[in-house]
Amino acid sequence: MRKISDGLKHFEKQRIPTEKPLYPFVGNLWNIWKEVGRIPWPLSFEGSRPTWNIADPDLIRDICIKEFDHFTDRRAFIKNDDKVLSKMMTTMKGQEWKDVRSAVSPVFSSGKIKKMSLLMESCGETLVQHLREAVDKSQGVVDVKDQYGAYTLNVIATCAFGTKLDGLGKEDDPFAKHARKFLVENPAVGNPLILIPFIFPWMMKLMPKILPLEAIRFFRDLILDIMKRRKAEGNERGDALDAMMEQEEKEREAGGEMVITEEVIAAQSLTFFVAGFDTTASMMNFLTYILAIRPDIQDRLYEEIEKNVEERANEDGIQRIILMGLLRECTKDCIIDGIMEFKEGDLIYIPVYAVHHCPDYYPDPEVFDPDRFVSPPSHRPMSMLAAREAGIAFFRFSPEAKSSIPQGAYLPFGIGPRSCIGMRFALEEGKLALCHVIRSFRVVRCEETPVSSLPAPLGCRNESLFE
Ligand code: HEM
Repeated sequence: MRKISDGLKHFEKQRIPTEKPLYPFVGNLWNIWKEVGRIPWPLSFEGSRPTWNIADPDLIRDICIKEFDHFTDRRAFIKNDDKVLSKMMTTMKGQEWKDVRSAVSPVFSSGKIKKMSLLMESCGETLVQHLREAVDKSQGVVDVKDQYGAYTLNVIATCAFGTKLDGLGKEDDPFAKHARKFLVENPAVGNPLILIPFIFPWMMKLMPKILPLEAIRFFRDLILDIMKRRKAEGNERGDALDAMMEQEEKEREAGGEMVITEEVIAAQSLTFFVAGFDTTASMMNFLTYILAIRPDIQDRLYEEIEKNVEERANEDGIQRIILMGLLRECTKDCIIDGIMEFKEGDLIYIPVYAVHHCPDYYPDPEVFDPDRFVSPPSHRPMSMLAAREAGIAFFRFSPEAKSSIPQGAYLPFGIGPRSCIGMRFALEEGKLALCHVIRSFRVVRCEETPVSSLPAPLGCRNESLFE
């Protein structure tokens, strides 16, 4: 890894504008933590590690796709030898990550998602029922984020842990209680102290001590127990756990070294929990907020859903963690564009919020304009499944938008081989719930509806990369 002084000399020589380390040991970490939407200088220091802040879509594509072999990893937050925690996909590195990722990918194939969609369906119905109760109790003023949190928790319990949350919303339900400990009351979440190991890397060893180990053990034991029961009883539910157990079985039959072991399966269920709970709930929360402040768009969405729902289909039935940016770690020295010299150990930070607010790709970036992405609505009658596709359309590029928004400037789920493995799952989960909610309720702004408080990005281009 390069030293600060070598890094500074090198970047000065290349005339790359560099935010000099502001404080000894800390580098520019505090500013990065404080100013979420800010595009830092092209080069800054996380503790003593050089960090490239890349906002140019072509460079983002080079790093995440073209030169992926040189940037396969994310940086570690904790050093952990625990059999389960060390196998979580989000933090795994190198070949071990590649093996697990490719073994787990079939879990999210469209066939498997379709099966899981049926399980999500009943969670959607529970969501509507809970919303109705909450609306009745509070004369219509409801914090939907809590309701969506309960919904995504229910979906993960159902699809990743193979268990139904009957006591959803009850304080003493063991699954919900441990989930709260792990996801919400976790001292590692939203705490600036998490930055300390970046300054003193040896402290990473101490980080597991602040994790809610009791909750982690609860989930690991739960998943191991459910797997044992399913193996004994031969039960199948069509969920992600079944799909992972199917992979395990295939590997066992093929002989050779096993990638998908019981521990790896338990670790991925935990990963889906962490990666899929707040992200999906926040997406739904944000969309509901937009629909409340833009009744015209809500009307359009409602009409589109209603128009396309066929009777036949009806019979079938139908925080805290903000992903501020993408992270990569340079794993092999390389030179990009003939001039940018990345060294093993350099960190890469891609400020997604700022890129998504760049007027070059998103004119009037603060305006919510689904037509940036959406194809003109089709007038063909559709089945309920296809109606959900109408929901998908909200996340799809129209042919015109595709050509004007570069690949590296659209990053809600990241890009390249390390992008979000649960994207299709999350979209299905979100669309399904929103279809239910929009068909059952009219969402309106109330006094309690907050006004957006995220800072406008101060700049969003790396055009000043070279003076
Ligand atoms: C709206 C909801 C979601 C959003 C916005 C989201 C976004 C992201 C982003 C930005 C990344 C990093 C990608 C990169 O570094 O290029 C990521 C990674 C990941 N996500 Fe999601 N995610 C969502 C839901 C989910 C769900 C539901 C699951 C699982 C069921 C999931 C599982 C994962 C995993 C396992 C990774 C790590 C992939 C790897 O390292 O190979 N995500 N997600």
